[in-house]
Amino acid sequence: MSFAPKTKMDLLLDKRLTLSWTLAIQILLATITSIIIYRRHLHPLSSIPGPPFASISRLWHIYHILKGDQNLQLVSLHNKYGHFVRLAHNEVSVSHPDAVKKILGSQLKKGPWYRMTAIPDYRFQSPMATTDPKKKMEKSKAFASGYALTNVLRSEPQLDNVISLLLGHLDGFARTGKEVGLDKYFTFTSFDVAGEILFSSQFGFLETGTDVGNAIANGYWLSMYASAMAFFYHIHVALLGNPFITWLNILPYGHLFDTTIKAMKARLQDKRDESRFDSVEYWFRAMEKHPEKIKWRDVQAVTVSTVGAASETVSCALQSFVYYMIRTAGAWERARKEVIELQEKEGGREERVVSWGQAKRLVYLQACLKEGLRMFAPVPMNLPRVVGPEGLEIGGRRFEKGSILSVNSWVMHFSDEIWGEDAGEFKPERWLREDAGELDRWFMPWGYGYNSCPGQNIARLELSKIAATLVRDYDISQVNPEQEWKWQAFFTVVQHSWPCYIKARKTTTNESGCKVPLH
Ligand code: HEM
Repeated sequence: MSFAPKTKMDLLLDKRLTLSWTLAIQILLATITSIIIYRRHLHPLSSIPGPPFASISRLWHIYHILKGDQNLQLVSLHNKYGHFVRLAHNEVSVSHPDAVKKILGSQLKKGPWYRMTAIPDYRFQSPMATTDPKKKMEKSKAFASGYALTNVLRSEPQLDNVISLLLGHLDGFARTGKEVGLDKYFTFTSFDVAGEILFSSQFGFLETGTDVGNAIANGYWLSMYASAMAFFYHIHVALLGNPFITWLNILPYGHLFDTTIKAMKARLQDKRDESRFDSVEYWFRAMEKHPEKIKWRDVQAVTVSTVGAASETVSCALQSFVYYMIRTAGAWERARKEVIELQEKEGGREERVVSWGQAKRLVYLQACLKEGLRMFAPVPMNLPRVVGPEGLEIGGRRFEKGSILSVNSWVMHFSDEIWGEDAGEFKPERWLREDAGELDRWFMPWGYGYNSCPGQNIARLELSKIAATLVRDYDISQVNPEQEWKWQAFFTVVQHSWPCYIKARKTTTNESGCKVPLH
Protein backbone atom coordinates (compact mmCIF):
# COMPACT_ATOMS: atom_id res chain seq x y z
CA MET A 1 0.00 0.00 0.00
CA SER A 2 1.45 3.37 -0.92
CA PHE A 3 1.13 6.49 1.22
CA ALA A 4 2.29 8.98 -1.40
CA PRO A 5 1.40 12.63 -0.63
CA LYS A 6 -1.80 13.86 -2.29
CA THR A 7 -1.36 15.66 -5.56
CA LYS A 8 -3.13 18.92 -6.38
CA MET A 9 -5.56 16.93 -8.49
CA ASP A 10 -6.37 14.63 -5.54
CA LEU A 11 -7.00 17.60 -3.29
CA LEU A 12 -9.26 19.16 -5.90
CA LEU A 13 -11.23 15.94 -6.22
CA ASP A 14 -11.53 15.67 -2.41
CA LYS A 15 -12.83 19.20 -2.26
CA ARG A 16 -15.36 18.53 -4.99
CA LEU A 17 -16.50 15.39 -3.23
CA THR A 18 -16.95 17.26 0.07
CA LEU A 19 -18.84 19.98 -1.74
CA SER A 20 -21.15 17.54 -3.52
CA TRP A 21 -21.88 15.77 -0.22
CA THR A 22 -22.66 19.08 1.43
CA LEU A 23 -24.88 20.02 -1.49
CA ALA A 24 -26.68 16.66 -1.39
CA ILE A 25 -27.35 17.03 2.34
CA GLN A 26 -28.56 20.61 1.84
CA ILE A 27 -30.90 19.51 -0.96
CA LEU A 28 -32.19 16.67 1.20
CA LEU A 29 -32.81 18.96 4.17
CA ALA A 30 -34.51 21.54 1.94
CA THR A 31 -36.74 18.83 0.44
CA ILE A 32 -37.68 17.46 3.87
CA THR A 33 -38.38 20.97 5.17
CA SER A 34 -40.56 21.76 2.15
CA ILE A 35 -42.50 18.52 2.59
CA ILE A 36 -43.00 19.26 6.29
CA ILE A 37 -44.13 22.84 5.61
CA TYR A 38 -46.43 21.69 2.81
CA ARG A 39 -48.02 18.89 4.82
CA ARG A 40 -48.37 20.95 7.98
CA HIS A 41 -49.62 24.23 6.52
CA LEU A 42 -50.60 23.93 2.87
CA HIS A 43 -52.01 20.42 2.43
CA PRO A 44 -55.81 20.23 1.89
CA LEU A 45 -56.06 18.36 5.23
CA SER A 46 -53.89 20.85 7.14
CA SER A 47 -56.84 22.38 8.99
CA ILE A 48 -57.76 19.03 10.58
CA PRO A 49 -56.48 18.79 14.17
CA GLY A 50 -54.36 15.96 15.49
CA PRO A 51 -50.93 15.16 16.91
CA PRO A 52 -48.39 17.50 15.20
CA PHE A 53 -46.13 14.60 14.21
CA ALA A 54 -49.07 12.78 12.58
CA SER A 55 -49.68 15.75 10.31
CA ILE A 56 -46.29 15.37 8.67
CA SER A 57 -45.87 11.63 8.36
CA ARG A 58 -47.33 8.17 8.89
CA LEU A 59 -44.74 7.45 11.58
CA TRP A 60 -46.90 8.59 14.49
CA HIS A 61 -49.51 6.00 13.50
CA ILE A 62 -46.91 3.29 12.94
CA TYR A 63 -45.42 3.98 16.37
CA HIS A 64 -48.80 3.35 18.04
CA ILE A 65 -49.49 0.30 15.91
CA LEU A 66 -46.20 -1.21 17.05
CA LYS A 67 -46.91 -0.20 20.63
CA GLY A 68 -50.25 -1.97 20.32
CA ASP A 69 -52.43 0.94 21.50
CA GLN A 70 -53.58 2.56 18.24
CA ASN A 71 -57.26 2.01 19.13
CA LEU A 72 -57.11 3.71 22.54
CA GLN A 73 -54.99 6.55 21.17
CA LEU A 74 -57.62 7.22 18.54
CA VAL A 75 -60.45 7.11 21.09
CA SER A 76 -58.72 9.69 23.27
CA LEU A 77 -57.76 11.90 20.31
CA HIS A 78 -61.38 12.00 19.15
CA ASN A 79 -62.44 12.88 22.70
CA LYS A 80 -59.97 15.75 22.57
CA TYR A 81 -60.44 17.03 19.01
CA GLY A 82 -63.95 15.94 18.02
CA HIS A 83 -65.22 14.26 14.85
CA PHE A 84 -62.09 14.66 12.74
CA VAL A 85 -58.53 13.68 13.63
CA ARG A 86 -55.58 13.80 11.25
CA LEU A 87 -54.12 10.37 11.75
CA ALA A 88 -51.39 10.77 9.14
CA HIS A 89 -50.44 13.42 6.60
CA ASN A 90 -52.88 11.91 4.10
CA GLU A 91 -55.55 10.30 6.33
CA VAL A 92 -58.34 11.60 8.54
CA SER A 93 -60.06 9.44 11.12
CA VAL A 94 -63.76 10.34 11.27
CA SER A 95 -66.14 9.71 14.17
CA HIS A 96 -69.12 11.75 13.04
CA PRO A 97 -72.36 9.71 13.42
CA ASP A 98 -72.71 9.78 9.60
CA ALA A 99 -69.23 8.30 9.11
CA VAL A 100 -70.26 4.66 9.02
CA LYS A 101 -72.90 5.20 6.37
CA LYS A 102 -71.18 7.88 4.29
CA ILE A 103 -67.68 6.42 4.29
CA LEU A 104 -68.02 2.66 4.72
CA GLY A 105 -71.59 2.37 3.46
CA SER A 106 -70.76 4.06 0.15
CA GLN A 107 -68.82 2.56 -2.71
CA LEU A 108 -65.60 4.45 -2.20
CA LYS A 109 -62.38 2.73 -3.19
CA LYS A 110 -60.59 1.01 -0.33
CA GLY A 111 -57.36 2.55 0.96
CA PRO A 112 -54.07 1.18 -0.45
CA TRP A 113 -53.46 -0.42 2.97
CA TYR A 114 -55.67 -3.38 1.95
CA ARG A 115 -53.15 -4.56 -0.69
CA MET A 116 -51.13 -6.02 2.14
CA THR A 117 -53.77 -8.68 2.68
CA ALA A 118 -52.65 -10.56 -0.42
CA ILE A 119 -51.15 -13.58 1.34
CA PRO A 120 -48.56 -15.06 0.91
CA ASP A 121 -47.57 -12.71 -1.93
CA TYR A 122 -48.96 -10.14 -4.33
CA ARG A 123 -50.17 -12.77 -6.81
CA PHE A 124 -52.86 -13.92 -4.37
CA GLN A 125 -55.43 -11.20 -4.96
CA SER A 126 -58.27 -12.07 -2.59
CA PRO A 127 -61.39 -9.86 -2.49
CA MET A 128 -59.93 -8.27 0.64
CA ALA A 129 -56.76 -7.24 -1.17
CA THR A 130 -58.73 -5.83 -4.12
CA THR A 131 -59.23 -2.10 -3.62
CA ASP A 132 -61.50 -1.30 -6.56
CA PRO A 133 -65.09 -1.63 -5.29
CA LYS A 134 -66.55 -3.08 -8.49
CA LYS A 135 -63.85 -5.71 -8.89
CA LYS A 136 -63.97 -6.51 -5.18
CA MET A 137 -67.75 -6.99 -5.21
CA GLU A 138 -67.59 -9.17 -8.32
CA LYS A 139 -64.98 -11.40 -6.68
CA SER A 140 -66.86 -11.55 -3.39
CA LYS A 141 -70.05 -12.54 -5.18
CA ALA A 142 -68.30 -15.50 -6.75
CA PHE A 143 -67.29 -16.76 -3.31
CA ALA A 144 -70.42 -15.86 -1.34
CA SER A 145 -71.92 -19.38 -1.31
CA GLY A 146 -68.99 -20.67 0.77
CA TYR A 147 -69.92 -18.30 3.60
CA ALA A 148 -73.73 -18.65 3.40
CA LEU A 149 -75.15 -19.76 6.74
CA THR A 150 -77.54 -22.31 5.21
CA ASN A 151 -74.59 -23.95 3.48
CA VAL A 152 -72.27 -23.80 6.46
CA LEU A 153 -74.94 -25.35 8.67
CA ARG A 154 -74.35 -28.62 6.82
CA SER A 155 -71.13 -28.74 8.84
CA GLU A 156 -72.77 -28.27 12.25
CA PRO A 157 -72.02 -31.85 13.41
CA GLN A 158 -68.34 -31.39 12.51
CA LEU A 159 -68.33 -28.03 14.26
CA ASP A 160 -69.71 -29.81 17.35
CA ASN A 161 -66.84 -32.28 17.16
CA VAL A 162 -64.29 -29.46 17.26
CA ILE A 163 -66.10 -27.72 20.13
CA SER A 164 -66.18 -31.05 22.01
CA LEU A 165 -62.40 -31.17 21.78
CA LEU A 166 -62.28 -27.73 23.42
CA LEU A 167 -64.67 -28.89 26.14
CA GLY A 168 -62.50 -31.98 26.69
CA HIS A 169 -59.57 -29.69 27.50
CA LEU A 170 -61.73 -27.54 29.79
CA ASP A 171 -62.95 -30.65 31.60
CA GLY A 172 -59.32 -31.61 32.13
CA PHE A 173 -58.63 -28.24 33.79
CA ALA A 174 -61.83 -28.59 35.83
CA ARG A 175 -60.68 -32.00 37.06
CA THR A 176 -57.19 -30.94 38.06
CA GLY A 177 -58.15 -27.50 39.36
CA LYS A 178 -55.18 -26.03 37.44
CA GLU A 179 -55.43 -22.55 35.98
CA VAL A 180 -56.23 -22.27 32.29
CA GLY A 181 -55.26 -19.66 29.70
CA LEU A 182 -58.52 -19.39 27.78
CA ASP A 183 -56.83 -17.21 25.15
CA LYS A 184 -54.78 -20.19 24.03
CA TYR A 185 -57.64 -22.71 23.88
CA PHE A 186 -60.06 -20.29 22.23
CA THR A 187 -57.48 -19.51 19.55
CA PHE A 188 -56.81 -23.24 19.00
CA THR A 189 -60.56 -23.70 18.63
CA SER A 190 -61.15 -20.86 16.20
CA PHE A 191 -58.33 -22.06 13.92
CA ASP A 192 -59.51 -25.67 14.00
CA VAL A 193 -63.11 -24.62 13.36
CA ALA A 194 -61.93 -22.55 10.38
CA GLY A 195 -60.10 -25.57 8.93
CA GLU A 196 -63.10 -27.82 9.49
CA ILE A 197 -65.65 -25.45 7.96
CA LEU A 198 -63.49 -24.36 5.06
CA PHE A 199 -61.87 -27.61 3.93
CA SER A 200 -62.93 -30.39 6.32
CA SER A 201 -59.53 -30.63 7.93
CA GLN A 202 -58.34 -29.30 11.27
CA PHE A 203 -54.91 -27.85 11.94
CA GLY A 204 -54.49 -30.15 14.93
CA PHE A 205 -54.17 -27.49 17.63
CA LEU A 206 -56.91 -28.93 19.81
CA GLU A 207 -56.07 -32.54 19.08
CA THR A 208 -52.49 -32.08 20.23
CA GLY A 209 -53.23 -29.32 22.73
CA THR A 210 -50.23 -27.43 21.34
CA ASP A 211 -49.44 -24.55 19.03
CA VAL A 212 -48.35 -26.80 16.16
CA GLY A 213 -45.27 -25.41 14.43
CA ASN A 214 -45.51 -22.29 16.62
CA ALA A 215 -47.91 -20.97 14.01
CA ILE A 216 -50.07 -18.99 16.42
CA ALA A 217 -47.15 -17.50 18.35
CA ASN A 218 -45.60 -16.42 15.05
CA GLY A 219 -48.94 -14.92 14.06
CA TYR A 220 -48.40 -12.29 16.76
CA TRP A 221 -45.29 -10.97 15.01
CA LEU A 222 -46.85 -11.35 11.62
CA SER A 223 -49.87 -9.31 12.67
CA MET A 224 -47.57 -6.60 14.00
CA TYR A 225 -45.48 -6.65 10.82
CA ALA A 226 -48.49 -6.66 8.50
CA SER A 227 -50.33 -3.83 10.21
CA ALA A 228 -47.29 -1.55 10.02
CA MET A 229 -45.81 -2.64 6.68
CA ALA A 230 -49.20 -2.27 4.97
CA PHE A 231 -48.27 1.42 4.68
CA PHE A 232 -45.02 0.54 2.93
CA TYR A 233 -46.45 -2.04 0.58
CA HIS A 234 -43.71 -1.89 -2.05
CA ILE A 235 -41.01 -2.49 0.54
CA HIS A 236 -43.05 -5.44 1.81
CA VAL A 237 -43.25 -6.87 -1.70
CA ALA A 238 -39.50 -6.48 -2.10
CA LEU A 239 -38.80 -8.09 1.28
CA LEU A 240 -41.35 -10.83 1.89
CA GLY A 241 -44.48 -10.56 -0.22
CA ASN A 242 -42.99 -11.97 -3.41
CA PRO A 243 -43.08 -15.32 -5.22
CA PHE A 244 -39.44 -16.11 -4.41
CA ILE A 245 -40.08 -15.99 -0.65
CA THR A 246 -43.26 -18.00 -1.14
CA TRP A 247 -41.25 -20.60 -3.05
CA LEU A 248 -38.60 -20.71 -0.30
CA ASN A 249 -41.45 -21.37 2.16
CA ILE A 250 -39.68 -19.62 5.01
CA LEU A 251 -42.49 -17.40 6.19
CA PRO A 252 -43.40 -17.97 9.83
CA TYR A 253 -47.02 -18.94 9.17
CA GLY A 254 -45.75 -22.05 7.37
CA HIS A 255 -47.90 -24.59 9.19
CA LEU A 256 -51.16 -22.73 8.58
CA PHE A 257 -50.38 -22.07 4.93
CA ASP A 258 -49.01 -25.56 4.28
CA THR A 259 -51.96 -27.31 5.93
CA THR A 260 -54.42 -25.16 4.01
CA ILE A 261 -52.78 -25.66 0.63
CA LYS A 262 -52.14 -29.36 1.26
CA ALA A 263 -55.78 -29.97 2.18
CA MET A 264 -56.95 -28.13 -0.91
CA LYS A 265 -54.56 -29.92 -3.25
CA ALA A 266 -55.59 -33.29 -1.87
CA ARG A 267 -59.18 -32.35 -2.52
CA LEU A 268 -58.49 -31.34 -6.09
CA GLN A 269 -56.66 -34.56 -6.80
CA ASP A 270 -58.41 -37.63 -5.55
CA LYS A 271 -60.12 -37.14 -2.23
CA ARG A 272 -62.94 -34.97 -3.43
CA ASP A 273 -65.64 -37.62 -3.41
CA GLU A 274 -65.09 -38.43 0.24
CA SER A 275 -65.43 -34.82 1.30
CA ARG A 276 -68.56 -33.14 2.44
CA PHE A 277 -69.96 -29.90 1.16
CA ASP A 278 -67.66 -27.45 2.86
CA SER A 279 -66.75 -23.90 1.74
CA VAL A 280 -63.95 -25.02 -0.56
CA GLU A 281 -66.30 -27.42 -2.32
CA TYR A 282 -68.58 -24.50 -3.20
CA TRP A 283 -65.58 -22.57 -4.46
CA PHE A 284 -64.28 -25.46 -6.56
CA ARG A 285 -67.68 -25.74 -8.19
CA ALA A 286 -67.73 -22.00 -8.88
CA MET A 287 -64.26 -22.38 -10.44
CA GLU A 288 -65.49 -25.17 -12.71
CA LYS A 289 -68.55 -23.19 -13.69
CA HIS A 290 -66.73 -19.92 -14.39
CA PRO A 291 -63.14 -20.88 -15.26
CA GLU A 292 -62.69 -17.52 -16.97
CA LYS A 293 -63.51 -15.66 -13.74
CA ILE A 294 -62.22 -17.88 -10.94
CA LYS A 295 -58.81 -19.51 -11.08
CA TRP A 296 -57.14 -22.00 -8.78
CA ARG A 297 -55.01 -19.18 -7.36
CA ASP A 298 -58.16 -17.16 -6.54
CA VAL A 299 -59.53 -20.09 -4.55
CA GLN A 300 -56.20 -20.45 -2.75
CA ALA A 301 -56.12 -16.70 -2.03
CA VAL A 302 -59.62 -16.67 -0.61
CA THR A 303 -59.09 -19.77 1.50
CA VAL A 304 -55.81 -18.56 2.99
CA SER A 305 -57.17 -15.09 3.71
CA THR A 306 -60.29 -16.59 5.27
CA VAL A 307 -58.21 -18.76 7.61
CA GLY A 308 -56.47 -15.56 8.74
CA ALA A 309 -59.70 -13.57 9.03
CA ALA A 310 -61.68 -16.28 10.81
CA SER A 311 -59.40 -17.18 13.66
CA GLU A 312 -58.04 -14.57 16.03
CA THR A 313 -61.17 -12.48 15.53
CA VAL A 314 -63.37 -15.26 16.90
CA SER A 315 -60.95 -15.98 19.74
CA CYS A 316 -61.02 -12.30 20.66
CA ALA A 317 -64.82 -12.19 20.65
CA LEU A 318 -65.09 -15.33 22.77
CA GLN A 319 -62.60 -14.03 25.29
CA SER A 320 -64.43 -10.75 25.44
CA PHE A 321 -67.70 -12.55 26.12
CA VAL A 322 -66.27 -14.59 29.01
CA TYR A 323 -64.20 -11.74 30.48
CA TYR A 324 -67.02 -9.22 30.69
CA MET A 325 -69.62 -11.78 31.73
CA ILE A 326 -67.65 -13.06 34.70
CA ARG A 327 -66.84 -9.49 35.77
CA THR A 328 -70.48 -8.37 35.61
CA ALA A 329 -72.55 -9.37 38.61
CA GLY A 330 -75.33 -11.82 37.76
CA ALA A 331 -74.70 -11.90 33.98
CA TRP A 332 -73.33 -15.46 33.72
CA GLU A 333 -76.14 -16.87 35.89
CA ARG A 334 -78.80 -14.98 33.92
CA ALA A 335 -77.47 -16.35 30.63
CA ARG A 336 -77.34 -19.86 32.12
CA LYS A 337 -80.93 -19.63 33.33
CA GLU A 338 -82.00 -18.63 29.84
CA VAL A 339 -80.36 -21.70 28.22
CA ILE A 340 -81.65 -24.08 30.85
CA GLU A 341 -85.21 -22.75 30.70
CA LEU A 342 -85.26 -23.14 26.93
CA GLN A 343 -83.85 -26.66 27.11
CA GLU A 344 -86.27 -27.68 29.85
CA LYS A 345 -89.06 -26.82 27.44
CA GLU A 346 -87.55 -28.19 24.24
CA GLY A 347 -84.94 -30.74 25.31
CA GLY A 348 -81.28 -30.67 24.33
CA ARG A 349 -79.77 -30.68 27.82
CA GLU A 350 -77.96 -33.93 27.09
CA GLU A 351 -76.36 -32.59 23.90
CA ARG A 352 -72.66 -31.97 24.41
CA VAL A 353 -72.90 -28.67 22.48
CA VAL A 354 -75.96 -26.39 22.38
CA SER A 355 -77.48 -26.39 18.88
CA TRP A 356 -77.55 -23.31 16.67
CA GLY A 357 -81.33 -23.69 16.45
CA GLN A 358 -81.53 -22.95 20.18
CA ALA A 359 -78.49 -20.72 20.70
CA LYS A 360 -79.66 -18.16 18.16
CA ARG A 361 -82.94 -17.72 20.09
CA LEU A 362 -81.31 -16.93 23.43
CA VAL A 363 -82.11 -13.25 23.49
CA TYR A 364 -80.04 -12.28 26.52
CA LEU A 365 -77.05 -14.38 25.48
CA GLN A 366 -77.12 -12.81 22.03
CA ALA A 367 -77.22 -9.34 23.61
CA CYS A 368 -74.18 -10.27 25.74
CA LEU A 369 -72.23 -11.48 22.70
CA LYS A 370 -73.07 -8.30 20.85
CA GLU A 371 -72.07 -6.13 23.78
CA GLY A 372 -68.78 -8.04 24.06
CA LEU A 373 -68.11 -7.23 20.40
CA ARG A 374 -68.94 -3.58 21.00
CA MET A 375 -66.65 -3.29 24.01
CA PHE A 376 -63.78 -5.11 22.37
CA ALA A 377 -64.07 -5.09 18.58
CA PRO A 378 -61.56 -7.66 17.28
CA VAL A 379 -60.40 -5.49 14.35
CA PRO A 380 -58.89 -2.35 15.94
CA MET A 381 -57.48 -0.68 12.82
CA ASN A 382 -59.05 2.23 11.00
CA LEU A 383 -60.87 1.05 7.87
CA PRO A 384 -59.73 3.47 5.14
CA ARG A 385 -61.59 4.60 2.01
CA VAL A 386 -60.45 7.05 -0.68
CA VAL A 387 -62.68 10.00 -1.60
CA GLY A 388 -63.75 9.86 -5.26
CA PRO A 389 -63.73 12.60 -7.94
CA GLU A 390 -66.99 14.16 -6.72
CA GLY A 391 -65.57 14.81 -3.23
CA LEU A 392 -67.44 14.04 0.01
CA GLU A 393 -69.19 16.17 2.57
CA ILE A 394 -69.57 14.97 6.10
CA GLY A 395 -70.39 16.81 9.32
CA GLY A 396 -70.26 20.16 7.50
CA ARG A 397 -66.76 19.52 6.14
CA ARG A 398 -65.84 18.90 2.55
CA PHE A 399 -63.10 16.48 1.53
CA GLU A 400 -61.62 16.55 -1.94
CA LYS A 401 -60.73 13.73 -4.30
CA GLY A 402 -57.94 11.49 -3.05
CA SER A 403 -58.33 12.21 0.68
CA ILE A 404 -58.22 9.05 2.75
CA LEU A 405 -61.04 8.95 5.31
CA SER A 406 -61.19 6.13 7.79
CA VAL A 407 -63.50 4.85 10.49
CA ASN A 408 -62.42 2.95 13.58
CA SER A 409 -64.81 0.57 15.34
CA TRP A 410 -63.32 1.35 18.77
CA VAL A 411 -63.82 5.06 18.24
CA MET A 412 -67.41 4.57 17.08
CA HIS A 413 -68.21 2.06 19.84
CA PHE A 414 -66.92 4.33 22.61
CA SER A 415 -68.62 7.50 21.42
CA ASP A 416 -70.69 9.04 24.24
CA GLU A 417 -72.56 10.99 21.60
CA ILE A 418 -73.91 7.73 20.15
CA TRP A 419 -74.12 5.33 23.10
CA GLY A 420 -74.56 7.74 26.00
CA GLU A 421 -72.41 8.32 29.05
CA ASP A 422 -72.20 4.60 29.78
CA ALA A 423 -70.49 3.91 26.41
CA GLY A 424 -67.47 2.50 28.23
CA GLU A 425 -69.49 0.02 30.31
CA PHE A 426 -70.50 -3.54 29.48
CA LYS A 427 -74.29 -3.36 29.51
CA PRO A 428 -75.98 -6.08 27.44
CA GLU A 429 -79.35 -4.57 28.39
CA ARG A 430 -78.79 -1.74 25.92
CA TRP A 431 -79.48 -4.29 23.17
CA LEU A 432 -82.79 -5.27 24.75
CA ARG A 433 -84.23 -1.75 24.73
CA GLU A 434 -86.81 -0.69 22.20
CA ASP A 435 -84.39 1.60 20.38
CA ALA A 436 -81.77 -1.14 19.96
CA GLY A 437 -82.40 -1.28 16.21
CA GLU A 438 -81.21 2.33 15.97
CA LEU A 439 -77.93 1.43 17.66
CA ASP A 440 -77.16 -1.09 14.92
CA ARG A 441 -76.36 1.86 12.66
CA TRP A 442 -73.14 2.42 14.59
CA PHE A 443 -72.34 -1.14 15.58
CA MET A 444 -69.51 -2.07 13.26
CA PRO A 445 -67.32 -4.93 14.57
CA TRP A 446 -67.80 -6.56 11.15
CA GLY A 447 -66.97 -3.40 9.25
CA TYR A 448 -69.82 -2.05 7.18
CA GLY A 449 -70.99 -1.86 3.58
CA TYR A 450 -69.62 -3.65 0.55
CA ASN A 451 -66.47 -4.68 2.36
CA SER A 452 -68.04 -5.93 5.56
CA CYS A 453 -67.06 -9.32 6.94
CA PRO A 454 -68.48 -12.12 4.76
CA GLY A 455 -67.94 -14.62 7.59
CA GLN A 456 -70.08 -12.86 10.18
CA ASN A 457 -72.80 -15.49 10.11
CA ILE A 458 -70.25 -18.23 10.57
CA ALA A 459 -68.74 -16.28 13.45
CA ARG A 460 -72.17 -15.84 15.08
CA LEU A 461 -72.84 -19.55 14.68
CA GLU A 462 -69.56 -20.48 16.33
CA LEU A 463 -69.75 -17.87 19.07
CA SER A 464 -73.37 -18.59 19.97
CA LYS A 465 -72.89 -22.34 20.27
CA ILE A 466 -69.70 -22.09 22.33
CA ALA A 467 -70.98 -19.28 24.58
CA ALA A 468 -74.30 -21.05 25.28
CA THR A 469 -72.49 -24.30 26.11
CA LEU A 470 -69.98 -22.56 28.38
CA VAL A 471 -72.57 -20.73 30.46
CA ARG A 472 -74.70 -23.85 30.73
CA ASP A 473 -71.96 -26.28 31.76
CA TYR A 474 -69.16 -24.33 33.45
CA ASP A 475 -68.36 -21.77 36.09
CA ILE A 476 -65.36 -19.64 35.26
CA SER A 477 -63.51 -17.22 37.50
CA GLN A 478 -60.28 -15.30 37.13
CA VAL A 479 -57.38 -16.49 39.26
CA ASN A 480 -57.06 -12.87 40.30
CA PRO A 481 -60.47 -11.21 39.74
CA GLU A 482 -58.92 -7.74 40.13
CA GLN A 483 -56.43 -8.27 37.34
CA GLU A 484 -57.15 -6.82 33.91
CA TRP A 485 -56.20 -8.75 30.82
CA LYS A 486 -53.40 -7.69 28.50
CA TRP A 487 -53.61 -7.18 24.78
CA GLN A 488 -51.98 -5.52 21.80
CA ALA A 489 -53.95 -3.98 18.97
CA PHE A 490 -52.23 -4.80 15.69
CA PHE A 491 -54.17 -6.11 12.69
CA THR A 492 -56.49 -7.82 15.10
CA VAL A 493 -56.45 -7.46 18.86
CA VAL A 494 -55.89 -10.60 20.86
CA GLN A 495 -56.02 -10.68 24.59
CA HIS A 496 -53.81 -12.74 26.87
CA SER A 497 -52.55 -13.12 30.44
CA TRP A 498 -55.82 -13.44 32.36
CA PRO A 499 -55.60 -16.97 33.80
CA CYS A 500 -58.84 -18.54 34.99
CA TYR A 501 -60.12 -21.40 37.08
CA ILE A 502 -62.86 -23.50 35.61
CA LYS A 503 -65.46 -25.74 37.24
CA ALA A 504 -67.66 -28.19 35.37
CA ARG A 505 -71.29 -28.00 36.49
CA LYS A 506 -72.40 -31.39 35.27
CA THR A 507 -70.48 -33.89 37.36
CA THR A 508 -70.66 -37.55 38.10
CA THR A 509 -68.84 -39.82 40.57
CA ASN A 510 -66.02 -41.94 39.13
CA GLU A 511 -64.88 -45.38 40.25
CA SER A 512 -62.72 -43.87 42.96
CA GLY A 513 -65.66 -41.97 44.38
CA CYS A 514 -64.47 -38.57 43.09
CA LYS A 515 -66.71 -36.02 41.40
CA VAL A 516 -65.57 -35.61 37.77
CA PRO A 517 -67.09 -33.79 34.77
CA LEU A 518 -69.93 -35.81 33.27
CA HIS A 519 -68.72 -35.90 29.68
C1 HEM B 1 -65.96 -12.18 15.71
C2 HEM B 1 -65.45 -12.55 14.58
C3 HEM B 1 -65.15 -11.67 13.40
C4 HEM B 1 -65.06 -10.31 13.31
C5 HEM B 1 -65.26 -9.30 14.41
C6 HEM B 1 -64.73 -10.00 11.94
C7 HEM B 1 -64.54 -8.71 11.45
C8 HEM B 1 -64.12 -8.42 10.18
C9 HEM B 1 -63.80 -7.09 9.70
C10 HEM B 1 -63.89 -5.81 10.51
C11 HEM B 1 -63.39 -7.22 8.43
C12 HEM B 1 -62.84 -6.11 7.53
C13 HEM B 1 -63.90 -5.16 7.04
C14 HEM B 1 -63.29 -4.03 6.25
O1 HEM B 1 -62.11 -4.03 5.98
O2 HEM B 1 -64.00 -3.12 5.87
C15 HEM B 1 -63.45 -8.62 8.08
C16 HEM B 1 -63.11 -9.14 6.87
C17 HEM B 1 -63.19 -10.48 6.57
N1 HEM B 1 -63.67 -11.49 7.35
FE1 HEM B 1 -64.29 -11.30 9.24
N2 HEM B 1 -64.64 -11.16 11.24
C18 HEM B 1 -64.89 -12.21 12.09
C19 HEM B 1 -64.93 -13.54 11.77
C20 HEM B 1 -64.82 -14.05 10.51
C21 HEM B 1 -65.04 -15.42 10.14
C22 HEM B 1 -65.48 -16.54 11.10
C23 HEM B 1 -64.78 -15.52 8.81
C24 HEM B 1 -64.87 -16.70 7.88
C25 HEM B 1 -65.28 -17.89 8.15
C26 HEM B 1 -64.38 -14.21 8.35
C27 HEM B 1 -64.00 -13.91 7.07
C28 HEM B 1 -63.61 -12.66 6.65
C29 HEM B 1 -63.05 -12.41 5.33
C30 HEM B 1 -62.83 -13.43 4.23
C31 HEM B 1 -62.79 -11.04 5.27
C32 HEM B 1 -62.24 -10.27 4.09
C33 HEM B 1 -63.46 -9.75 3.39
C34 HEM B 1 -63.27 -9.15 2.08
O3 HEM B 1 -62.68 -8.09 1.97
O4 HEM B 1 -63.76 -9.75 1.13
N3 HEM B 1 -64.43 -13.34 9.40
N4 HEM B 1 -63.92 -9.32 9.17
